[in-house]
Amino acid sequence: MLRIAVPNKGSLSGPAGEMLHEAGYQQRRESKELRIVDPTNEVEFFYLRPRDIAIYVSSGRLDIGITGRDLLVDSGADAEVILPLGFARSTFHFAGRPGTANGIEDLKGRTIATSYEGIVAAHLADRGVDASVVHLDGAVETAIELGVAEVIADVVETGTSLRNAGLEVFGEPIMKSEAVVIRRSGAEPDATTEPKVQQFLRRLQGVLVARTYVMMDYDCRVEQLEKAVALTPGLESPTVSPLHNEGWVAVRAMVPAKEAQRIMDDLYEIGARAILTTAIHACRL
Ligand SMILES: Nc1ncnc2c1ncn2[C@@H]1O[C@H](COP(=O)(O)OP(=O)(O)OP(=O)(O)O)[C@@H](O)[C@H]1O
Ligand SMILES: O=P(O)(O)OC[C@H]1O[C@H](OP(=O)(O)OP(=O)(O)O)[C@H](O)[C@@H]1O
Ligand SMILES: [Mg+2]
Repeated sequence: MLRIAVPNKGSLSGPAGEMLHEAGYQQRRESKELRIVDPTNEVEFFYLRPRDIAIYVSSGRLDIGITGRDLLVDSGADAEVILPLGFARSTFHFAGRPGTANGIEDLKGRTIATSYEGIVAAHLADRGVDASVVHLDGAVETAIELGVAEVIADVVETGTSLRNAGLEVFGEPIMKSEAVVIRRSGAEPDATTEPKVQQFLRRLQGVLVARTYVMMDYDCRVEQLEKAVALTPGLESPTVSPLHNEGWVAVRAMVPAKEAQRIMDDLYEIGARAILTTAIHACRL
């Protein structure tokens, strides 16, 4: 049975559960459940605090886990990213009241509040800056107004939380993060669980592809086929089938969803007709 850690709360929890559900895994019915078995897929899910997941996985007690790249780095646990998942994207920044500092070089002797002490301490040490770090559990934006720190280091997504607190980022971004699948670093693949791990990764990759691509179908004249195929090269190569009307073919290819409208316009321009896009629900590449 494969043992997988899944975030039980916070920004990662909802999207991780949705992705696992889309990938065909059973998920918990209510948020208080801490552990469920999916017997069909021979997987056991452990719902843990996102911050603790890298620690469980690096201990070898759980095979893999879903967490944030920033939480993995912050924990210092011996685990590595095996698949980025593209949700809970954020950037980790220093911030303060306007004019507080222009960059990390101005932080010598200052007090910095953060929930990510590991990332901040390592970043300061790498650059030889001696500053004090105060650990807070969350809502760190308020630490400045309440005089606990002059500077904060925190996750920024839309920037709304900073703006609401009258703060702005300064200096280079400290790191970029997103949800990731992790496993213990340098572990010898276990012969019994490895096929299940690979199947799990293929399923999640299938969900990612199904979310980012659409299927496009259209008809075009044989003379236009090369131009059309250049616009819709597909993943391997498009399927081309003859139509009953001589001189016409039907073409089918996967295209990135974000580019679908532009590609439809371009295909129309070169004479393609009956251009359709349909959603992909699941795939295995
Ligand atoms: N507003 C946000 N937008 C996108 N990602 C975010 C946001 N806030 C946190 N994250 C990401 O979510 C992960 C943190 O999840 P975690 O559950 O620990 O914190 P949270 O979502 O802030 O919840 P809480 O602090 O209430 O426990 C990190 O990887 C972080 O980068
Ligand atoms: O740039 P934004 O879109 O505003 O998102 C960033 C905010 O979201 C998270 O806070 P959360 O709501 O999880 O509260 P927390 O600070 O208590 O963790 C994070 O800690 C920031 O405060
Ligand atoms: Mg938070």
